Amino acid sequence: MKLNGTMRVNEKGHLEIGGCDSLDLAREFGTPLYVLDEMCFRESCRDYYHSFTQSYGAEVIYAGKTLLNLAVCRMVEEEGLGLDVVSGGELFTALKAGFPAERIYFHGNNKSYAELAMALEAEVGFFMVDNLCELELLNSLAEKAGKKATVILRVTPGIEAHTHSYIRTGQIDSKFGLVIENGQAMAAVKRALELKKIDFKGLHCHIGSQIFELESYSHTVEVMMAFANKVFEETGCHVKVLDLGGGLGVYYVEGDQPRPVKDYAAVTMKAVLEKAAEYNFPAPKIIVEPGRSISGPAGTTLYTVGAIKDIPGIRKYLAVDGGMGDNPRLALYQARYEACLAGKVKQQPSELVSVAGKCCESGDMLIWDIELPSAETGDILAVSCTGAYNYSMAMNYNRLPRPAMVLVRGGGAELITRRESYEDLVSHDLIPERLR
Ligand SMILES: Cc1ncc(COP(=O)(O)O)c(C=O)c1O
Ligand SMILES: N[C@@H](CCCC[NH3+])C(=O)O
Repeated sequence: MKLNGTMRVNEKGHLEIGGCDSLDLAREFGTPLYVLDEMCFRESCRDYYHSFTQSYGAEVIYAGKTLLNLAVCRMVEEEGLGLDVVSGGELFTALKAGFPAERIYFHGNNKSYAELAMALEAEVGFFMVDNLCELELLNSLAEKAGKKATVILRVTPGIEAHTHSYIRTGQIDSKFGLVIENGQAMAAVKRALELKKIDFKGLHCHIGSQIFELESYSHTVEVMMAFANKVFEETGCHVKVLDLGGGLGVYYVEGDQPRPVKDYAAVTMKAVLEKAAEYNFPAPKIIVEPGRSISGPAGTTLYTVGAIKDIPGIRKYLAVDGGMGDNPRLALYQARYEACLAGKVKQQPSELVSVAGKCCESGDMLIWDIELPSAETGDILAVSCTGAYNYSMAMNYNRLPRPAMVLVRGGGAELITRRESYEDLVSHDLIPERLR
């Protein structure tokens, strides 16, 4: 297993994260347990801040959909990044954590009346408007509230990123954004410029996630800058802000080759500056929205091995105490992960096993076919790179309580999300009088 962030193997041959022995973490906090490596998370924020903000004056906003709770909001703010939220719930979390509203960017393809009103009331920095319905609704709500909404329009650049089809978002047939090619995006820009309570600032696109080819980004810049030029030609309005979304890929398994953030910044900014010079207009302020590449490698999930089932000649299953409830990514995208037995890291792998979850679902697998040392019931299994889209996509299928999350650093571990209890699970249930 690749060791991310502050991970190391200690003298006892155990996996250590943030200076904490993972077996001690499992004992103290129970399993399944999300472990968040604070330094790894912060270092990635700093890498982005240095590569984009300090080097080119670009803005970096962390995509909260990958992993968000109050403590994460605090770290993101301290590291000087903005925050991308996509729902009332994410917005509420950010505001509750004291995240400055003016550094919040409100995304989403179907924001409700209530969510838009909440964001107007909070005076979030930017509304990333996805469609014409939203634009009209936002204008009328802003009018009622006596405010003006700062808007960036999400457009569909018509780019097919090389990634899983479920996490590809830049192609024309997408639920996100206004299509450039058929004129819908230009019509929306013109409408935004007409509306009294809309302050049109720029354009946004996001071509997908888990992307390794930096050329996808320079190509995106070309399409977006050509459209910005067309906007200027047709309306006389300069696009002041260009938000290029997120998507940089991370290492999950052998073969994944993440590109350094500084190369991503260099390729992107070179393309922006070249195109601005070619079209002879001021380069817009660039925004990027990384999520997975910040939170992914900072997270590890610890599980306890329970039932072990050998079907001779077919397969050996190790069942763990979590699964698709805390990490639905294999079930959704056939995602692959590396793992180790946290107390046997120095032992040589000796058998091929598959790791199963505990939900009543054949598809509830965490890893198919992985070489591990001989496992016994009670061993702790650590699955790496689970910081992104795990906790944030967790669910209560089979009424499994969602795991706790601890933040580890310098040998200390602090609970940042407590484990759900059975009482939590029934806390929203009501029994009508006639059923009592
Ligand atoms: C609009 C938008 N911005 C940013 C992101 C973050 O992407 P990633 O986690 O791949 O960096 C996403 C998710 O794919 C997104 O939809
Ligand atoms: N949830 C997806 C990424 C979705 C990107 C959201 N726009 C994943 O785990 O890979």
